[in-house]
Amino acid sequence: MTTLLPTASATPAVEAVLERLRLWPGEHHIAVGLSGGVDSSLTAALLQAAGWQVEGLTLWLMSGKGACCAEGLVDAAALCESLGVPHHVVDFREHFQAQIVDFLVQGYQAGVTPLPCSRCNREVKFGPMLAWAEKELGCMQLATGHYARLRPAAAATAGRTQLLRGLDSHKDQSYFLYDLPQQVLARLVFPLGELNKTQTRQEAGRLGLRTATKAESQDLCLADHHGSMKAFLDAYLAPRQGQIVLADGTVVGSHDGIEHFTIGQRKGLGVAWSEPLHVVKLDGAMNQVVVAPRREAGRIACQVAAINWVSIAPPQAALQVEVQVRYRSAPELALLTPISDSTCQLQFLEEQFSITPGQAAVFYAGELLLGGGLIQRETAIQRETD
Ligand SMILES: Nc1ncnc2c1ncn2[C@@H]1O[C@H](COP(=O)(O)OP(=O)(O)OP(=O)(O)O)[C@@H](O)[C@H]1O
Repeated sequence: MTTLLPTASATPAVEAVLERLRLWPGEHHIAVGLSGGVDSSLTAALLQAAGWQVEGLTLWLMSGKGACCAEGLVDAAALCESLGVPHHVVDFREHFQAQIVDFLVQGYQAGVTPLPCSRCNREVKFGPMLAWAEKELGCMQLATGHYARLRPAAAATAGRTQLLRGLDSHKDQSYFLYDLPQQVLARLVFPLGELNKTQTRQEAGRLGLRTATKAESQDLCLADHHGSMKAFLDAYLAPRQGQIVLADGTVVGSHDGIEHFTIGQRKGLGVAWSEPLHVVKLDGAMNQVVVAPRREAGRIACQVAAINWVSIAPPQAALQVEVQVRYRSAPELALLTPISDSTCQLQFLEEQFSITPGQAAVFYAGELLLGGGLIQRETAIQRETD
C-alpha cells in the first residue's frame, strides 16, 4: 500500500469534515463512486483519512463516446492504487443506454426537455450502484463527490434523512438529488457538502492526488468529450424540418428539429420579427416550435407531478416555498398547493419565463430541500394576469 504524505496540515474546514465523518452513523465500510474527477477522488481520500474502509467503484456508462470515460477509468484506477484500496469497474452500459440515453432521445422527440441528471442519480448511481455495492461488496453505504449535505434521521427531523444545499452555492448539486428516496438517502455520505471547490482542489493538492488540477467536467456527460446537448442529439435524431409559429398559427420561421430549442429561449431562433420572441412551447405532434412576444411568454403557475418529498412529509395544506425550475435558475417564491401526496400546483409570485415541461421543480426552504417533481406539459390553471 502506498501511503500519501500530506505536505502541510489540513485546514480547519477539512478537519471539520474529517471529524463529521468519524462520527457519521454506519459501519464505515463504504463504496465510493469514482468518476476519475477531483471531487470523487477527494471524497475517497477523506473517507479513508477518517478511518473508513473504502472500495472504489466506477460505472462504465458509455462506449464509443469520447475519451473522457476512458480517462476517468484510468484516473480512478490510479487513485485507488495510490490510496491502496480496491477498485471495481462495473459495466452499466446497457442499463445506462436504456435508462438515460433512450429516455432522453424519446423525450426530446416528444417535445419535453428531460432532465437526465436527476434520473441518472435515481436510476443508475444511487439505485443499481448501491445495490451492486451491497450484493458484491457487502457495503451498505455509498459516497459520491456531490456538493450537497445530508442531515441524518433524528427526532428533530421527524425521523427523515434531510437533504440540504451544498455550502458552495456555485457548486450546489442538491437540485439533481431531489428524487432520491428515503431508504437511499439514509445510506449516502456526501463528504464535500461542507467544502467549496477551491478548498477541494487545495486539499486534493495537499494530499498529492493526481486529479487535483484536472479540468472541470461540463454539464453534459453524455456527448463526445462532454460536448453539447445539440451534438449529442444530432448523433441520435435525424434533422426534422418544421415551422416556427406564433400561438395563432402565423408562420414566422423554420427549424431543423424541435430538440434544438428550449422554453424561454430568445436568442438564436433565426426569426426576424418586429419584437423579440421567446419559445413558449415545443409541439412534438405538430413538429412545431411555438413562440410569443415577451408580454405573452410568461407563466405564473404550473403543475408538478411525480413529487418526491425529501426533508418533510407530504404537506396537507398550502405552503410558501422557494422553487428552482432549472439547475442554474434562481429560487423563486411560490405558493405550493398540494393536490395529492405526489402532485401539486405552484403559483409563483412573479411571472416565470423558463417553466419547461420535463424539467424538475425543486422546492426549498432556505438551505433545506423539501422535495421536488416534474413540471407537467400543460397547466390546467389559468394565468392570473390574463
Ligand atoms: N461513472 C461513474 N461511476 C461511479 N461514480 C460516478 C460516475 N460518474 C459520477 N460518479 C459520482 O457522482 C458524483 C457526481 O458526478 P458528476 O458527474 O456531477 O461529477 P463531478 O461533479 O464532475 O465530480 P468529479 O470531479 O468527481 O468527476 C461524482 O463525484 C462521483 O462520485
